[in-house]
Amino acid sequence: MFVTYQNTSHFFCFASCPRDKGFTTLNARPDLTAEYVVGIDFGTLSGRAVVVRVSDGAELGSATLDYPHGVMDTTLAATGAALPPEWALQVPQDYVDVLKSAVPAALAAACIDPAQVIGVGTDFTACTMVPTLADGTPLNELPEYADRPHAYVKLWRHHAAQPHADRINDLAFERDETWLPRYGGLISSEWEFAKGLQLLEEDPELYNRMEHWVEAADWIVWQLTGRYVRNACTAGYKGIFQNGAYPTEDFLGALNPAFAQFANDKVAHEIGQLGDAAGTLSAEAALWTGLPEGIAVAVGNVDAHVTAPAAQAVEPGQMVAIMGTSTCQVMNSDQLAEVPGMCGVVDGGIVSGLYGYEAGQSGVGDIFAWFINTQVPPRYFEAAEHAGQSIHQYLTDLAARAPVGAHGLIALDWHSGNRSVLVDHELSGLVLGTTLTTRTEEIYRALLEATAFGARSIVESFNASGVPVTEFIVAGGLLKNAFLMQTYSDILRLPISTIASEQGPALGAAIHAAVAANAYADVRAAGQAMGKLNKNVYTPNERSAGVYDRLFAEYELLHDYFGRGANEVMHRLKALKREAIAAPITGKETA
Ligand SMILES: Nc1ncnc2c1ncn2[C@@H]1O[C@H](COP(=O)(O)OP(=O)(O)O)[C@@H](O)[C@H]1O
Ligand SMILES: O=C(CO)[C@H](O)[C@H](O)COP(=O)(O)O
Repeated sequence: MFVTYQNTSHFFCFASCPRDKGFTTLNARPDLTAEYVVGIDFGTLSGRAVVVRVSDGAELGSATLDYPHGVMDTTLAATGAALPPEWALQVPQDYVDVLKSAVPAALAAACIDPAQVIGVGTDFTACTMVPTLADGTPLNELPEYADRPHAYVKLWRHHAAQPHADRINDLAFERDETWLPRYGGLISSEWEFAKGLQLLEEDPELYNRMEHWVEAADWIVWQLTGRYVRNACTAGYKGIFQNGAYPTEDFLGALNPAFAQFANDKVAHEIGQLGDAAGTLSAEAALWTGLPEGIAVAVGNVDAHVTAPAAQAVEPGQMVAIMGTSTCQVMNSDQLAEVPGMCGVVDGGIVSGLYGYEAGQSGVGDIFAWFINTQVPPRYFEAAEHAGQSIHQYLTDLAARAPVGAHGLIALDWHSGNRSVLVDHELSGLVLGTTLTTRTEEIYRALLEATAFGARSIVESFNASGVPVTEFIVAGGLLKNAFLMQTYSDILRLPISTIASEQGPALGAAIHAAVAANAYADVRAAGQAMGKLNKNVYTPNERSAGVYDRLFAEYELLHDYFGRGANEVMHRLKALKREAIAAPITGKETA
């Protein structure tokens, strides 16, 4: 279990601090009267805990745990059995391990007395779904189900339910379901209902044994408090809860008679509002975390939406892009509109009183990781190590040396499918223009640029739908790549502001903890006091932007050609892949 610490405080550390961990102490006495909150961000690859001062959002210490089982997208760890294409699973115990390791480590790094902590907030990737018994026990923890893939957590980027999403969308369009426009006209295979329908039809025994279909964002709060409370954010964006209702029994039964009661029996449950307390920290969770039993625990939230107040970006037109493994764009508006291909709009989905919009790109950092892990020759890793740089930064610096367009390449950022604006996870990646002299760093740059073109497609969809984007704010792990940020500014033709925190989502979770502990009246007020933003850090370079406009025009042609039905080759290739894997032809067959 690998935990990394970060002591960001300048406080004199008491004996409780692990000096043997190499923490330096500075002669600044801690504020013994200060109140603190803990924010815990459960990302795709790791969980991060941050200790935050309630009065001003100062981050005193943080710690990260990489999930021991990571993302299971090729084999099931418990058995070694191969998983079908487009699957992505996780092990829920990994999330509890974050509570047991990263939280105590963050408290130690912060050098505070845990008794000064008044609340804890969490955020999670979504839609990451946990099938549980009535008491919240995940089905994969039952010995009889440990070898069943459907017993495990389906991570947000589990895309094997696309056929189920297609059926939901076709029927909803045919029946003119009123909720469909709230999701840009298409429900994603990543969301609760497509995944639930897949579970029913591929493993009905598990489906029937399951009592609750729980967002991981709510499951972790359940572990902390002993109470199951659904959060209003995922209920709206991922659980098709609109105007106080889920899709009807009649609609669900038309998909599959056995699915008619899915919303009533497996999904519906008490819904808590963002910033409210879901409960208080249980005795067991207090032992795990080192936090005081009985402190407020905020209703769960999503890693993207929770970040808007942390960036002081909750006003209409401020689009916050949480850029990590994937990118989520979230933005408030006082207008309710249908934005084609958005992920959803929820009244109060980000902060109360405004319509919260979400869009997204399922693959961003994931695409760069795929390239690093499979396409980069060893000599680049050796050179990066020699230069004392990460491979990402080394490749970025190499790529940045060339003028815009010099690589002669264009790429489609669909290696993890397309969440917005096409909502189709049967699409796949593309790099066009390679020659025998194309270099590794040139392809890497084309992939960086492609994700920015994807973001521009989303911004232009909002602008064309009467929900204008006036400011673009970046949070998440990718903001550390300055060249990527400048590329986004040039391609979007917008200034890029950045959240002044390396742990934006965790800071957002901490803000919600402060509200849940009644330190602030609401999330807006807490965000104003505790959030942090660096305004207009990057501004468009006109010369680069002009060349990028020409590349974006090519991107749009490819986007529509491969994404809107002119050529279904990507769908055919995935179908062929599934057939080949299902009935492998080894070439040793007898005539
Ligand atoms: N300097 C970098 N440039 C580009 N991509 C990076 C860089 N550093 C990390 N990444 C990518 O960012 C992703 C991790 O993002 P992060 O926000 O830290 O995690 P999470 O998505 O779990 O919240 C990984 O996919 C990794 O490939
Ligand atoms: O869809 C989401 C939010 O609505 C997911 O949480 C997000 O796409 C995954 O998060 P990350 O890229 O930070 O791991």
